[in-house]
Amino acid sequence: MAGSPASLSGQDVGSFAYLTIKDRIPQILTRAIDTLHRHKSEFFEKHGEKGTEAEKKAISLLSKLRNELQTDKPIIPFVEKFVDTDIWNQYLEYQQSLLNENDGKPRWFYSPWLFVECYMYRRIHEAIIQSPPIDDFDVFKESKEQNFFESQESIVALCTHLQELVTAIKDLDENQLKDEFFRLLQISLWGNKCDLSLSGGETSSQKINIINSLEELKPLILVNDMERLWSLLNNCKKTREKASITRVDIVLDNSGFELVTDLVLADFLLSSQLATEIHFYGKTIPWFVSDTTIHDFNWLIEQVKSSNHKWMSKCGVDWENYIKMGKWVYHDHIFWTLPHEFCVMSQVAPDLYAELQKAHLILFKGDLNYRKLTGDRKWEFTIPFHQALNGFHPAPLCSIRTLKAEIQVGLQPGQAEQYMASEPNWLTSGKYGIFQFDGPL
Ligand SMILES: O=P(O)(O)OC[C@H]1O[C@](O)(CO)[C@@H](O)[C@@H]1O
Ligand SMILES: [Mn+2]
Repeated sequence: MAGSPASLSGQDVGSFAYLTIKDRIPQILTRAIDTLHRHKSEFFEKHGEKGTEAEKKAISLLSKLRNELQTDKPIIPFVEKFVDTDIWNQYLEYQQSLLNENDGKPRWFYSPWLFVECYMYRRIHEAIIQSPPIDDFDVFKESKEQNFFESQESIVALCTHLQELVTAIKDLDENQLKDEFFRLLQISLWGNKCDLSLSGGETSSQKINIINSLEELKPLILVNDMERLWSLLNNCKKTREKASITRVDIVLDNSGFELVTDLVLADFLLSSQLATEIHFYGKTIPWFVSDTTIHDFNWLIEQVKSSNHKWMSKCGVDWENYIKMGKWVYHDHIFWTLPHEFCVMSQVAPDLYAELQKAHLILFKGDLNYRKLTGDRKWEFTIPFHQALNGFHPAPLCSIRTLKAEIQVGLQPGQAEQYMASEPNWLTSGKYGIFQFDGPL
């Protein structure tokens, strides 16, 4: 992109991108291989010899992939026909075209980090779809489910809080409603700590009741545009005609505990009438270990519904009803599992861009969405968010993300320096968070 800084990449030895490609990604691949191994007898029981053969094939394809990565081999095109194969292969050619003649082919440590990391997850998917009859196996499903089960106590606390709140919501004045909105926004923010790709697929669940920790965590919010979200939605509520709608779109990130926090927020938005319709976007293939697919979305709601805790199951029943009534709508789109930065969405996926334009507000959850919003580039810390979005303005939007990559824009002068001096890992540890808004004032 002309005028934009260079992409983060594994070329910068010692950077988080470099360490991710060198250590974290091979670790994720090894875990995927182990998972396939562990399901060997299940594949056999289901499909007989064909299942065993398929498991061997998928493992050998993943081992080959790990070897290509560890020896920094060229990035090779996709061979298996799938809905997005042509777009991916065109993108590979585009990456090739960015290189000088002597540079050869795009390679793991040499090319943009965002591109190679997305490519890795798409190659895992290719290995699986090349191995029928186990071609619908999600190698990350187990860890997503484990994250949900290990967070049970927090989930119960959150569902109970929501149900108590919903019962009393009519009696709340505007300030109380705003306080609750802020509380649930922060819960959704800290829910983003629980992704499984940062931890290399190891369990990263929510064990403590997060509601009690919010005050303590507040100083860790580096950009806090919550007031702007409130003004926008409260204004919509006050000025909306009787039959008209206020639509909030949530671009989901991780399944498990984080998804529960997002659904609780979405429920509150409807119950408080700050919104009348919520649209969710998930991934079409298993992605960055813990990202939400339609299967995870439905599975989690079903789990919540069938809980024997009264308030938890009430949440599940309500959520299923919202879906039935069309107040909650789930969308799939291949764009979310392409390597493109969001500033090219209007060209690459005009239908998706047009869909997002219908929203009054779009919430982008998580770190990867932030990287794609900002192009995963080496922006100065103080550059305005609007500028880093590079023309991506489908509707007012807000990134809700804990920092897990060496990129952050829109900080005050001196703010980054303050953290840099005392905490070398402040950008990548997931300790800090942001609510970063872009839209008309
Ligand atoms: O689930 P999230 O918040 O998008 O995080 C994804 C993680 O994966 C990474 O790409 C690292 O592999 C980081 O950007 C981030 O830590
Ligand atoms: Mn994620």
